[in-house]
Amino acid sequence: MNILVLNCGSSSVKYKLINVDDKKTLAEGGVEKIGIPGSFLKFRLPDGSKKVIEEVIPDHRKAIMDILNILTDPTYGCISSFKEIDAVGHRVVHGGEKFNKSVLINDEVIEKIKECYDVAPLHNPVNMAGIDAITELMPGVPQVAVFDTAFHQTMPAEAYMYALPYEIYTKYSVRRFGFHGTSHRYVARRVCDFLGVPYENQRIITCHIGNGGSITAVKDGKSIDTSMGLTPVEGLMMGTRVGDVDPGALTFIMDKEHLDTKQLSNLINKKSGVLGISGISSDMRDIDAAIAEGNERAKLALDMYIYRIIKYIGAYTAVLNGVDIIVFTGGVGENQQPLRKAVCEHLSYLGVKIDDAVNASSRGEEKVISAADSKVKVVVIPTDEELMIARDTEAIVNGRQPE
Ligand SMILES: Nc1ncnc2c1ncn2[C@@H]1O[C@H](COP(=O)(O)OP(=O)(O)O)[C@@H](O)[C@H]1O
Ligand SMILES: CC(=O)OP(=O)(O)O
Ligand SMILES: [Mg+2]
Repeated sequence: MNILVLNCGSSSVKYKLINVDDKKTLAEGGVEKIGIPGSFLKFRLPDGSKKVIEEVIPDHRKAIMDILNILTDPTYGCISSFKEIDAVGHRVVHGGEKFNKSVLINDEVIEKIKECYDVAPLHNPVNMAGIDAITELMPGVPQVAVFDTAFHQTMPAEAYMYALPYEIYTKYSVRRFGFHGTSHRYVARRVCDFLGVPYENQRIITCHIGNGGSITAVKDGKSIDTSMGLTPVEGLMMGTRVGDVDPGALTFIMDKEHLDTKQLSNLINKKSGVLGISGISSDMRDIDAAIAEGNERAKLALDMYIYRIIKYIGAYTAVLNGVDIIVFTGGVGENQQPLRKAVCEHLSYLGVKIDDAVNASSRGEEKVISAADSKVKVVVIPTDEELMIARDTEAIVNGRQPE
């Protein structure tokens, strides 16, 4: 059975075509920097080599179409027609309170995904763009939704409630949901397999740092708190998102700048974060280049970004009553060695010791980057949301409950 996975993120679309019978990845790649200068499609060819095509990719629909074309391309593709795809699994970012597991997509599920547009404006619409494209091009092929929010449904009420009037929760389900759950779930389990320790009794802090970023406290295999909230804008400073901010500042800005809610949402989702502070870019690669040229605001953006990560790790160490393992993942977490070093050097109070040489040489691969005598294991685990989505999709299409 061949399963195509589409993972639409805020700045990227990643994909994998997996034969789940022999667990072979037939094709993989993705589009990055969607809607900003320098966008490109990169993918692995059937012979294993890699190819990058730079082109203007203004939105997710174009990214998805490029990916589907490449799959069947006579030179670069690995299938001759879409008939060779048996099922499609989609990352869907917001599932609200309705879904704590992956589901087969039908009209009712689509309705619920659309109901969450307001609370995940950078994500659910692009996840739907993927579902629509597949429905159009591969009618009748079963599609499965795998929700970012599902893994965090184990959070206790004291972690997921906001201290707003209780009726706001009962009337509108305004509560914290958390995101990147598929990634946190994957890396938390994978790191235990990698280290050869039991998953069920570890205190793990998983740091998914990409264009969007979130940190999760995982206790005995369950998410007990995470930095994102009702929407993927709470918590860390991100590429274009503000993260934690005094809610009073928002009403103040609305008054001063005469903003309506749409304009405010645009401000905190698309114009803030690394982009808003640096004035240069949302992408860490561009920020690094600007810092190397002596740009002060790029440096401030990076310092703020790192500071928030340190704060959340401290908070979740308190929540977990200690920490055994810290995991870095996501585009930034997997690739940015100086950022990992800066964060870990601030954690010496926990007995964290980083191995500088190992950290500096690790990029995009599974690696323990803490020193042998570190009290906490610090590990880089490249995330594989696509593999998790493929597994859930296979289970559901074959009538089994996903894990
Ligand atoms: N080689 C790299 N070095 C530094 N940062 C990188 C590198 N590759 C990717 N990134 C960072 O990762 C971010 C994208 O992360 P990713 O997890 O792919 O994003 P998304 O949130 O869209 O899924 C980019 O904005 C960039 O800042
Ligand atoms: C939920 C979220 O922020 O996802 P991404 O990092 O892919 O934008
Ligand atoms: Mg992502």
